[in-house]
Amino acid sequence: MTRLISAPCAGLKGSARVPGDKSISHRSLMIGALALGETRIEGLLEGEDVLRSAAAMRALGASVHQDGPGRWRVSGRGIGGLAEPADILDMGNAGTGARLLMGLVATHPLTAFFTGDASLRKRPMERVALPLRQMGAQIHARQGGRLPLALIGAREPMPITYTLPVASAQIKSAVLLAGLNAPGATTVIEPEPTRDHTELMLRYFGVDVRVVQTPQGRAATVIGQPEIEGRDIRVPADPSSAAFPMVAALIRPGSDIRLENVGINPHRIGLIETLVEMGADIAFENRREQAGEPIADIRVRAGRLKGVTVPTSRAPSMIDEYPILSMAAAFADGPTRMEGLAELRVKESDRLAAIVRGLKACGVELEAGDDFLVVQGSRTAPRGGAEIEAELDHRIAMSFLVLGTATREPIAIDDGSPIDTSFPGFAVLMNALGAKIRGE
Ligand SMILES: O=C(O)C1=C[C@@H](OP(=O)(O)O)[C@@H](O)[C@H](O)C1
Ligand SMILES: C=C(OP(=O)(O)O)C(=O)O
Repeated sequence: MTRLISAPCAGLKGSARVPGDKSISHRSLMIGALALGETRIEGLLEGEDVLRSAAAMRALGASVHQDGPGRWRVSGRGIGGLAEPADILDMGNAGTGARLLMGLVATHPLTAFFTGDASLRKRPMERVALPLRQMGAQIHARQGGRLPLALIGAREPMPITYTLPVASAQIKSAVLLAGLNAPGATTVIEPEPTRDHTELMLRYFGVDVRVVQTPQGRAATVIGQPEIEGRDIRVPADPSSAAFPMVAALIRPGSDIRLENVGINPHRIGLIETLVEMGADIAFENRREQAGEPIADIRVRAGRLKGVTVPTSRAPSMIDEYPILSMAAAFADGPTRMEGLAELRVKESDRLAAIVRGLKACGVELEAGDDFLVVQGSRTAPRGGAEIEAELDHRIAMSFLVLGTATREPIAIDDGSPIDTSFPGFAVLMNALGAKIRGE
């Protein structure tokens, strides 16, 4: 356990590069392990979640090497060529790692066992098991579809067409990755479009991926059993990590920062859209493209924010950003209403409950229901001065540390160690910009 304390600071200044995108990092290791020949990755997130995926791909027979900081090499086995892992795959805290990997192995003729940490073992896996069974896999999980689970991959995989019951890029990706080793067309229809990194990366590796709009929603199809070859990948900085210094700069008067090389995939920037609606001064500079993904440098300057309503339809493009948006909302003029938050309850913690408990303890007024939250902002900075339980949830931990940069009294979190799952070096980077975060 590492207790961390964030104290009020002066304005944030300077430039920073946050670590690589977590979603793209998981996918580059997994898809690299299916490609023949070498995939060289630059800018890989070396957070614990992604390191679990690296270890799992090794256990499945790929060769995975670190050449230097963020520089990795994967030599793949070809689609259909994964080997049976000799031991349990422990995916740690990583929902993305666990669910995408279940998809990957579901259409390989092997048996694999999955587990995770205390947080991941509470999270629902049936949402992925259901379509994978339709493709021929057998999956036996604990009650409620929880880890640990055993997965016996299909000997004769079947392609399917599957409509997502909830907006989830992890379910979509699990099915599409399973579809890679099924003969013919596997299609996922999503009523609300979610992040499309799997589709973009598969296409970048030369897989035939077709995306069309249908009356039921966006349909993504992969044509299975292609032969794919290794590619070079440069992973952009993670917009979900950039969100933390971004909001700190907005709420701390006098701030002016630049975040470099950030991914601005339209399916990931719902937070930025919302902050701009709230009146934030955020500008994209030097827009460019890397390995099929749009990126930019982002300049952020402090200023007054006003409360807005965030519609349910925006949730998929900012699903991990509600905790940090809630902190920004505490500094806005008037209420900010967020709708369609049911999925927050099945993340690393029940994030809706954690936001409510923590903000109340910091003196912020709010109202919450099953799937909505209204944060009452105020012109005067909230009191702060609370001890927050992070509940093995990196985004809850980082959000309250950002809040503590601008409250009247410091904010402490009981355990900052989960931050390393997605944002190693968080406190060092924030402090280099001017924050005052220290460990105890
Ligand atoms: O596909 C991905 O990389 C992710 C999808 C989202 O999860 P859901 O699919 O559960 O919404 C998100 O919360 C997670 O951090 C990363
Ligand atoms: C929900 C998250 O991750 P995962 O589902 O991969 O654990 C997250 O990073 O906020």
